[in-house]
Amino acid sequence: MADGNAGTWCRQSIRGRYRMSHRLIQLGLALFMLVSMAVLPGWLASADDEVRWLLEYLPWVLLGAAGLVSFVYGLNKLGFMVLVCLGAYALIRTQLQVPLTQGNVELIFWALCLVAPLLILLYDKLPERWLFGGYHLSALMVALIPCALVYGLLGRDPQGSHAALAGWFELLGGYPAPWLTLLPMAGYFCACALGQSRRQDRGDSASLLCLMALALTCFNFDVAAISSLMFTCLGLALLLLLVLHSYRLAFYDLLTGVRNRRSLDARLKGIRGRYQVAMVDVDHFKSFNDAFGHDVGDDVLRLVAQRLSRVGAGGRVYRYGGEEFAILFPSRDRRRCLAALEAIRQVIADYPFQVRDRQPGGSSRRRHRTSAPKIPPQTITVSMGLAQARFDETGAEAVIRRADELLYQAKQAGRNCIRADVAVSRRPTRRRAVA
Ligand SMILES: Nc1nc2c(ncn2[C@@H]2O[C@H](COP(=O)(O)OP(=O)(O)OP(=O)(O)O)[C@@H](O)[C@H]2O)c(=O)[nH]1
Repeated sequence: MADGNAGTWCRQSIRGRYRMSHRLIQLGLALFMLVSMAVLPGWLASADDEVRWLLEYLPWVLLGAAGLVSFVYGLNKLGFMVLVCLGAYALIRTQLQVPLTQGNVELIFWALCLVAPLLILLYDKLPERWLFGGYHLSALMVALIPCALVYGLLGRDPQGSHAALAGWFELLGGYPAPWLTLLPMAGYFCACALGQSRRQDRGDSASLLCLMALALTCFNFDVAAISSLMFTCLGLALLLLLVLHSYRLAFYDLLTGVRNRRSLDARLKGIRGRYQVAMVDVDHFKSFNDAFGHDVGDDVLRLVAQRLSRVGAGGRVYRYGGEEFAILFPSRDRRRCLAALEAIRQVIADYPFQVRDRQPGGSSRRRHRTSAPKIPPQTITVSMGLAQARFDETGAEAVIRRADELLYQAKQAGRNCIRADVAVSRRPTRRRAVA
């Protein structure tokens, strides 16, 4: 691990994990849409009228729900993208259900192919502050202005515009293979993918899925009910992303990236057997916060969480609260758990933590690299208490309480050490603390 900046490294590592899992999910959903595109039209051709009718209305329900949940969760980027998709679907259902050669229908189709993906890209790229607070109106204008321009262009002289552009359409591929749109679409995909790889995923990076649904619809516009199919798939995919996002919010600690206390409580509810729980606390964390600021304190927590998650013996780490972590070992092998804890305690203590450029008190003003005295690497240590579930105990609360008491003993003993209760025999025994 590079010693240059532990905080940055840790954040990158946690972000990397999030991004990885989110990308895999997106890839899975993209595959789902491709497979649906290949399989469902054939199935729909022989389906009942009721099924077709249902499919026609499903995008409204699914995308409507996805949009609503996005705005409620404050995922405004995603919310606006869903609005664009709903607008595109409305346009298809109300204006494009006749042969494209009629009137200005073909022009509307081309406008859809070119403008809707562009809007998705714009919402993906817009700064967050535009989409939050009092900027909603500005964000809406982003969508309304190009739509009004297209509407004005088409409304002025539809026949004339169509006649003028018809030759171009033929030249450029024409309906139903508007390869002219292939280039911008590929550009939008690249721009969105690039943006996603740079920024931290917060569950709002669904632009590629929206683009994909639009692209598959536009390029297969002659396939029956293609828009209903693709927008239904998109609605399902977005709802699934939102469910996963809620899961992460509910069961993961956003600062450190490890599971949170709710997740531990849920895990402990059904647990049986001789599992073990270790409580871990960062030593003198308050003085660290006071000396270098809260942001550096956060970096310490990330570093500790990241190191603890590498614990052996099948241990799983949870942030219990503040600077305290819990590790749950499903194993009954006391010696193995102790060895794993000891190894991780040593790793943390040996790591030279380089403080970021921060002023005491949390100010983020940059130091002048040449004049400011360099802060020497800091040593972070943790104390631990390990308790094993007993046969005479019914709930996990007692095990956690005992692990906490042992942690307190470790603090009393000078910190940077582990205290564990004695290995449990079948008969209830009196607890003794050992080093
Ligand atoms: N930076 C940061 N600080 C936190 C967070 N949660 C709790 N804290 C701080 O953690 C500190 C906990 O300090 P104490 O409980 O006094 O313990 P300590 O200083 O670690 O001392 P010992 O446990 O006795 O070694 C408090 O100052 C809290 O403000 C957090 O998420 N980020």
